[in-house]
Amino acid sequence: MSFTIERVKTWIPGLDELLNGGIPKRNVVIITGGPGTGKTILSQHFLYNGLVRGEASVYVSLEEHPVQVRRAMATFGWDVKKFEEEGKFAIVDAFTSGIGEAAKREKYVVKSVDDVGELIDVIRMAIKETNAQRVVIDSVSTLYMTKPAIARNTVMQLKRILSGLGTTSFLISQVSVTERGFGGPGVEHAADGIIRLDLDEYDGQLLRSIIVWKMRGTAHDMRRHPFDITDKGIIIYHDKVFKSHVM
Ligand SMILES: Nc1ncnc2c1ncn2[C@@H]1O[C@H](COP(=O)(O)OP(=O)(O)OP(=O)(O)O)[C@@H](O)[C@H]1O
Repeated sequence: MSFTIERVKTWIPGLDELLNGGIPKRNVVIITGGPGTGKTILSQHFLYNGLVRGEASVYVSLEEHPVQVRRAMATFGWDVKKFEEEGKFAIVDAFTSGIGEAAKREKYVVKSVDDVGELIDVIRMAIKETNAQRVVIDSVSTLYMTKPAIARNTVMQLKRILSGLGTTSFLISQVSVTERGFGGPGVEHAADGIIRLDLDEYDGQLLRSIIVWKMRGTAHDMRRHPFDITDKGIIIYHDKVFKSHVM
């Protein structure tokens, strides 16, 4: 019996080329890297590329106000308001705890992020109501920053719901500038994939690079590649190899 795997294209220039055509459907992928490496922009680009091709999506915001998220996406020409109005895109507000005027207008609000059960219930509702195929959680680190012991369990609970409902998801994991890991052993092993973004200072200039560290269910490129952030989002130079990374 031949078994072809269903892939979800990111449509991010250069990324599907590194993934043998796309991310295996239902994979939970950690997007990791230090501050300012482009994790949020890459993840929002992934969602928007789905939206314009008819795939609904959910963005779970733990670090930014939903108003800021819409505004930041619009600077790349990614106007999500139209998709929200059509019920194809939802922002889960896990930032404001439901406090403030703007927060009252949000449909999906998580009051306490310390309660993973509540978070999961709201995410489940948002996925079901939008029929989301793609989900981003920005960031999962916020959920266990002060409680590393619960990291693996938190990620496993999220994985069950995200994969169980058929979505392909990006979980953003923050690491410090010098950290070699991807967010702790619990998280790294629980995830189906790890994509690492880096910024290195070289000859007085910061350079961006990306490497696919792990992707269950597919062969993938094993080299580090340079990438840029432009006013249209991420561009990965998949035909160039980045050699200056300092480990
Ligand atoms: N329009 C733009 N054109 C080029 N580069 C940009 C643009 N907007 C933002 N950037 C770059 O992207 C960086 C922010 O990227 P992003 O928010 O995705 O990082 P992050 O990895 O999520 O960071 P953090 O973990 O600190 O939240 C900025 O520091 C800047 O260098």
